[in-house]
Amino acid sequence: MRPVGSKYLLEEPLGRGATGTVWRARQRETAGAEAAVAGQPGETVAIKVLKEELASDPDIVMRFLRERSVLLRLTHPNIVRVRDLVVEGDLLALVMDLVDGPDLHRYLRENGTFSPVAASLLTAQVADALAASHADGVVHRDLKPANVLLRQYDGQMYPMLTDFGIARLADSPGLTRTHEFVGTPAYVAPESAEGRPQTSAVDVYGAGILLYELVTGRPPFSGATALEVLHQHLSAEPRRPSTVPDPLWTVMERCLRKNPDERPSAENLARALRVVAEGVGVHANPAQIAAAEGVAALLAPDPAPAPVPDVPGAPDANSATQVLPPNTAQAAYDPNAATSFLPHTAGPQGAADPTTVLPSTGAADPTTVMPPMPQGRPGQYDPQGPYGQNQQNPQNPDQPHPWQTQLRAARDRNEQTQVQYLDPNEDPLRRRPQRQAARPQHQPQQPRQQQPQQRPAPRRSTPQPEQYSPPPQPQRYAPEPQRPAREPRPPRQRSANPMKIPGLGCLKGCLFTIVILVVASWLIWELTPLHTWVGQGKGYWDQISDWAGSVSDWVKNLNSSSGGN
Ligand SMILES: Nc1ncnc2c1ncn2[C@@H]1O[C@H](COP(=O)(O)OP(=O)(O)OP(=O)(O)O)[C@@H](O)[C@H]1O
Repeated sequence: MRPVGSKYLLEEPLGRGATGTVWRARQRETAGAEAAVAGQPGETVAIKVLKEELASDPDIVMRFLRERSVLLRLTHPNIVRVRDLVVEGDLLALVMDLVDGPDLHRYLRENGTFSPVAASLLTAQVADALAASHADGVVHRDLKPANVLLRQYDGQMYPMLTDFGIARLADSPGLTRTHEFVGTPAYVAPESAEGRPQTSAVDVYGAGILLYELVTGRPPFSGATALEVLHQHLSAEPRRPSTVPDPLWTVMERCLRKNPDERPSAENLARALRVVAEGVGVHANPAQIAAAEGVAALLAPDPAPAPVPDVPGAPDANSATQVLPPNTAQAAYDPNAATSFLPHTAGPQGAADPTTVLPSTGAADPTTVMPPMPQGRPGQYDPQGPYGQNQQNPQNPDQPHPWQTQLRAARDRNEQTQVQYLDPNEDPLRRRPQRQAARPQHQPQQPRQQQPQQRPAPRRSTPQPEQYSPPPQPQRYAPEPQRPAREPRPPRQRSANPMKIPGLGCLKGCLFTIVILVVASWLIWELTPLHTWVGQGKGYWDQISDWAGSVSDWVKNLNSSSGGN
């Protein structure tokens, strides 16, 4: 690592999740060669500052340093790019591209559900991102609408998957143990909930839930408590919504299989969803309809799914329940809560005794989901205890522990710099912003009926009229025009029709014109003597000249009668 803290200026919080707070920040100087993206002074970026609990955990710091290269090399048009990783004092932060657009959770809440075609095409792009990361051996493990940002470009919206590697970073023995999972209850795959080995198939399960939620507005499994939701993932079958066409349901149902080996690979999922989108629109031709009806054949599983690596140094599975506070399983459950660290519902302790396994900071409280870390807990960093600062490696008392060496090196290189703030009284790291609390430049939410053009295509139970051809991916990292420092951020705009329907406006105009012409013709026919003339077989000019003759006769008569007087 190298001194990068002074390169960025935190400006305002964009949102807060379980693992940290995301800030809008500005680049002050060009970053060094170690960063994946050097950036330009004045450029705006997003910085996720990891929570103190994470930053002070030596396992996580080690993992942060070790996974740096993985996070930095993960590039795809549908993945939010990590530009740099910052280690400074007790600060751990990821510098990312700033995505100008809402996250999918917020978008769904504000604009309602997607049509089957639009949902298929959006999820296909998410599946593209997953396929690329799985090919690189990286499993996301926390797919959910809040982790999909909608980037606006050229009047269209592109889903951008974010928080890659965060679940992996957080999956430390200090925070989770072998029979806990990292994830969001509504989106957790059965094998994760149960503590079985996980593979990239957990992301495909998450994509299935996402697809379901996009079309129906809610995930397939819900419950009053997180534990109830987990049990449903394990044993309940998803119910088919009436609005989902057959081919799309085939895809959803395969993604939501309990057995991970029966789920399609992310690559096949993306391909299948595009076939479905083509085949369920009203403009589909017979070949496209037939292809969509046969989509099951495209959903082959991944022959070699990417495994989720074991957590190194995790203590014995049986020890976990000894440190978790009891009796929190009935806490109110918010399906859209932030990522949680919850124990599994099965395994050595099983689901039979749910009240003894959930930490008190369960999913009911998205801002405090980290379980408390009791003294002496395995993997916990204790400055006074073993492996803490000024402590020695127990294997070799003359040598510092390996994590100390790495961390010290990183901090030494950062020593000469400091994170700079706009105003010392406004130290953003000391503030405790609420999720989405401050977006000063954001326009106030307008009533829905005032901006109907911003809604996605309404949900319908019949095949959709949209004929969507996947938009060409923009040149993702083309340099953007620089904004001067402190320039107010332009208001975010949502596209009225993210999946554009070519010619729709023209069609509406034509129909309107035809209606006007028909009504005008009818009025002329009814209100003028036209039909009489037509009945008498008289031409238009004949009738006009008759009228003109009558008028001139009348004028002559008038003149002659006044002359006689
Ligand atoms: N790269 C980015 N550009 C712009 N906004 C971002 C970016 N990353 C995150 N945000 C915003 O910050 C919010 C919080 O992000 P964060 O990842 O911490 O939330 P989360 O996904 O709900 O949390 P978690 O997954 O840790 O529970 C997001 O919902 C989004 O609005």
